[in-house]
Amino acid sequence: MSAQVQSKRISVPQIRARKGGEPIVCLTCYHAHTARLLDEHVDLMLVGDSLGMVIHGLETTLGVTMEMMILHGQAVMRGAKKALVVVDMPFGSYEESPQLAFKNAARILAETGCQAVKLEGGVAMAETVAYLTSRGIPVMGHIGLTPQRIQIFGGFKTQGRTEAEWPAIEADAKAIAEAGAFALTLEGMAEPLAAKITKEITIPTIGIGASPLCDGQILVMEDMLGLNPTPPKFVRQYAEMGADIEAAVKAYAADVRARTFPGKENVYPMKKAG
Ligand SMILES: Nc1nc(=O)c2c([nH]1)NC[C@@H]1CN(c3ccc(C(=O)N[C@@H](CCC(=O)O)C(=O)O)cc3)CN21
Ligand SMILES: CC(C)C(=O)C(=O)O
Ligand SMILES: [Mg+2]
Repeated sequence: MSAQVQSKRISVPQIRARKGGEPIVCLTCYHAHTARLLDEHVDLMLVGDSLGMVIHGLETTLGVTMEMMILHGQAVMRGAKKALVVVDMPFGSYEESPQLAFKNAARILAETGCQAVKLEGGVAMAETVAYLTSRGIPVMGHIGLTPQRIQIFGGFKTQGRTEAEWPAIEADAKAIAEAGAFALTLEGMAEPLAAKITKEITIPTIGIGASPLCDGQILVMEDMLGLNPTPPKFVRQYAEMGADIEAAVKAYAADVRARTFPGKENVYPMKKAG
């Protein structure tokens, strides 16, 4: 039985094998109910550390903890039966040493049941990616605009828009691919650089603000649903859920004030006596 359940879920090697093929569809996901809605339509769900900003109201991702990632990872795993689930390693949980990274990544896999972790960084993180993958933990890389380094960049700044920046970013991509990552997120980078990296490495690239020339795409779900009042330029909004929620709440408030809610259909009648 459990073998059957497992075989229904998209695997790490299946994603890896999609290099140059049908585009890999990814979205972030932080909750069980949205995981159920996304499951039939996406290949990969990322429990991103962006959840700190998107649902906990933090200004950056730096305050996100292991406990937050595990709690949301568990929620998503309860709703996702088919998609591959990747959980972001939070700031401070992996940079210090490959050993610390292994301890925390193993905890994420063991406590959530997700299939892989994602961590930010290039050449400097290659040794850690090799350490994890050679010990049974699949890793997705993430280079370009890496939000956990916002204090180094001085803001969420697009990368690789001058050719002088290219060699370092290409070296990052190659180092992470050669270290054994199964896919690589390219965030916030100029199109020709994303295209060049996608051609140069043998693992799929997943773009966010990195052009249609990547092997797959990812967006923050709340952004594409219209729940972010100030979305980055790379977002396309597929719904206006912010406006929908406000309209619904406004209608509810009016009904409560007019005593037209609850209605007859929402009220428990007395049981018949006898
Ligand atoms: N809701 C949300 N969506 C995201 O995509 C996201 C997060 N949060 N949090 C973590 C990171 C931060 N990200 C961001 C946030 C803002 C910009 C942004 O405003 N970019 C400017 C261009 C900046 C520049 O290059 O100077 C833009 O206008 O798009 C980009 C990426 C991407 N990630
Ligand atoms: C934007 C994606 C790639 C991410 O890392 C996140 O949501 O945390
Ligand atoms: Mg992230």
